[in-house]
Amino acid sequence: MSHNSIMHEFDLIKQCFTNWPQQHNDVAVGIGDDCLLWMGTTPLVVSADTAVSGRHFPEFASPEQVAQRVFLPAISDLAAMGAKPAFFTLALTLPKRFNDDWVIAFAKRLQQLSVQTQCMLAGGDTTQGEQLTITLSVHGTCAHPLLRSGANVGDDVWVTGWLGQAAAALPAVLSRQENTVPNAWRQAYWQPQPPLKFAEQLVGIVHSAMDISDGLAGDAQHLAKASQVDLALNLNSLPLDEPLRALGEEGVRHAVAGGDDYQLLFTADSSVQREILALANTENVNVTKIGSVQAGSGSVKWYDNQQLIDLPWQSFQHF
Ligand SMILES: Nc1ncnc2c1ncn2[C@@H]1O[C@H](COP(=O)(O)OP(=O)(O)OP(=O)(O)O)[C@@H](O)[C@H]1O
Ligand SMILES: Cc1ncc(C[n+]2csc(CCOP(=O)(O)O)c2C)c(N)n1
Ligand SMILES: [Mg+2]
Repeated sequence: MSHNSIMHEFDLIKQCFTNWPQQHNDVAVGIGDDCLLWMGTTPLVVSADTAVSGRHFPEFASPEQVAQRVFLPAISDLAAMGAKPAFFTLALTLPKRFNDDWVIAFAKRLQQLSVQTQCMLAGGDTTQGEQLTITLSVHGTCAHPLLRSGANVGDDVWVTGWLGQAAAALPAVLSRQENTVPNAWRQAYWQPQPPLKFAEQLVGIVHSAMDISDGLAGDAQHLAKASQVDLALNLNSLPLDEPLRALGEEGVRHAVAGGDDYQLLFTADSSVQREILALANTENVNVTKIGSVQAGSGSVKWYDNQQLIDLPWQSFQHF
């Protein structure tokens, strides 16, 4: 059948989404029955993540770019728990104008990501609808998942990566002037790199973790609330790359409130600092200590070095 015509739904699913190379021993039945069948014995962590065209990626994104902007943020939630990716499901709502070629290209890139992260496509759903909408449910295994609620008073607060790059790229991406911003920013937007392997090895070493998706300010608040502690964070300690630092206050705003980082925020006793630095070094992950955990009831206190300040920015919110 020509790739320009829309194949029969089941033919398309068969061609694009079956027989992928990445499998999982504990998925006894994958695509093809009414449900997938998981026969594992280790605890599973599960997260559902929806991406909507125009909201999570631009309408003009290529199928490959859409695959990246959908899969990598979703998998970031597994890193947040210190889990090892196991399998995912894919719910696709496709507008009429998306032809077979689009789906084939999307599936090809998704398959590469599935292999890279060892996360099996084990089921899904394909429908037609007005707006391109993609929902992934990602599942990972972890004997002792990292929780938001585990922070202890006295812990150091850490983040991975370089904050604010994707947010800083967004205006240029949306105005189709990507070449005006550093390559690292474009990459951060189109291909976020959640530190999966590093996160898996934090289990048993750190006390709490989450990923930063809406922006550090808001996400740190979630962790503080869940742990019933305060976080004292220093604006001047945040990991900003050189071009972002050069933007001054705007750069800091991207790093604090921009979102789309898909990096980790975690807390750990100061006695494990060397272990964390060694792990980060082995896994080639940038880590930065940005503050400390204090007794409190769930707020984030921002400091400009010693000086307590009011943060003028809010993290990303859909509503
Ligand atoms: N519609 C919903 N029904 C049930 N639970 C929900 C719903 N939306 C969100 N939640 C739950 O609320 C909590 C926070 O959700 P949220 O989507 O903000 O997670 P997140 O990891 O902070 O962000 P991200 O969407 O970027 O992964 C999660 O435990 C999630 O399961
Ligand atoms: C085209 C486009 N791309 C990106 C953004 C920024 N953005 C969208 S959702 C989100 C937070 C995480 O989402 P969720 O909480 O739904 O997982 C952020 C920072 C935008 N406004 N427009
Ligand atoms: Mg998350």
